[in-house]
Amino acid sequence: MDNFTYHNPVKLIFGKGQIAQVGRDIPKGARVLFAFGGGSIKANGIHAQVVDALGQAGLTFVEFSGIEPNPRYETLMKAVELARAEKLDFILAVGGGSVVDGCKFIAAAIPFEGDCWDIVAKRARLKSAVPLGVVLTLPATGSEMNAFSVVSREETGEKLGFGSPAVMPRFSVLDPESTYSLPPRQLGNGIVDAFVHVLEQYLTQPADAPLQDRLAEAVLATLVEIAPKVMATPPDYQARANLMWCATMALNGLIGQGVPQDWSTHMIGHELTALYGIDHARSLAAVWPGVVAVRREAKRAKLLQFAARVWGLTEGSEDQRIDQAVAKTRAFFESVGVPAGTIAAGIPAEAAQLVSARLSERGGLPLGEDGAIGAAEVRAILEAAA
Ligand SMILES: NC(=O)c1ccc[n+]([C@@H]2O[C@H](COP(=O)([O-])OP(=O)(O)OC[C@H]3O[C@@H](n4cnc5c(N)ncnc54)[C@H](O)[C@@H]3O)[C@@H](O)[C@H]2O)c1
Repeated sequence: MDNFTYHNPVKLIFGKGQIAQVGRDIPKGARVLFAFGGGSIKANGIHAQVVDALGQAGLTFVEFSGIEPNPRYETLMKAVELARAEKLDFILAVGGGSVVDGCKFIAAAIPFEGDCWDIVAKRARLKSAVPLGVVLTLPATGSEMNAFSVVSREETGEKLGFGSPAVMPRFSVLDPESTYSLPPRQLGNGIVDAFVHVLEQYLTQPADAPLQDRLAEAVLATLVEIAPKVMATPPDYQARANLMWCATMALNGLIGQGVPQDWSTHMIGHELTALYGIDHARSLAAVWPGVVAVRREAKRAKLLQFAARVWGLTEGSEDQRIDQAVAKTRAFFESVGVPAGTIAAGIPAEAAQLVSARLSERGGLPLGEDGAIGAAEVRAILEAAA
């Protein structure tokens, strides 16, 4: 196991009815930017619950709506201008990963001196950020309990990430009932996103870290177990609660401490989203089969462990077990409505060359836990991901 320092200061407030508490954790006298997306929170009553809670706490707030999926720099900068003009000093993000990520960027950009795009493009060091709280409405990204944010820029067709402890939420409210209005597509996306987050931190090389391995396997096996109930209607509270907790645990840093991490599926997936507008989770399910095909030998030991412990595959040759584990994982993605592989996801063959060129031009290579994925391997991954 490698050395690590783990510090996660996010206060999680979990369970039914907890949105009513949201005002308690915002400093008294704060001027709040209440930011959200396209209006689903008005239809499902969460907007009213938040307004109520802020009012009860006597807080002044200004609303900003319209943060889109794969939040855009152009939109986020409008919120930055609003917050600067109105002297807002606390941000409340209410929505899914896009709103949370967008608000992390806004939080960093408000006090930033210089070109705010440098925050993502140059990973500029942040001296400070406006404090942020979250009401999560879509379990998927783990953004509610981590330091990362991914922002897209329409003008340049880029989708880039940054991370800083300065933008970790002060608190996140997770009410499983807020997921009841999610369409099946977003539930399936959430399950797959959380599953692949774990795979990025687990399906690498053995690192003598049995606790991290078993924590990762627990999240994976739980997602497999609960998926049918999560997708069922009417909504099952316990299944939604378990999904929320799994998605948070998948990417709050805990399972990845002291072990190698991959993230190549994500980096290639971000390019597919930037090029073709494909949902984040769908980009991951499209790319992942290619990563395991090309990286099979490097990942052999962990693929066998994954086959045995997550899918119960202990019979047959090593290669048969690995093939079956990959087939079961693909079938699992499909079972929640997320197409596996590039063909099913509608990604054109030209993507292999395009993505490889984009990543290499930007200096985004090599990828993978051992830095073995260069331009040729990116092409091979997308060609093998069919
Ligand atoms: N910060 C991280 O660690 C991290 C990790 C993975 C992905 N991401 C990024 O997060 C973004 C994706 O976030 P996401 O998957 O949470 O989806 P999202 O936030 O983009 O939301 C998807 C859609 O669901 C709608 N929605 C959200 N909550 C709803 C509800 N309760 N009822 C009905 N509709 C609702 C939204 O309005 C939107 O149309 C991508 O940009 C991705 O790159 C970030």
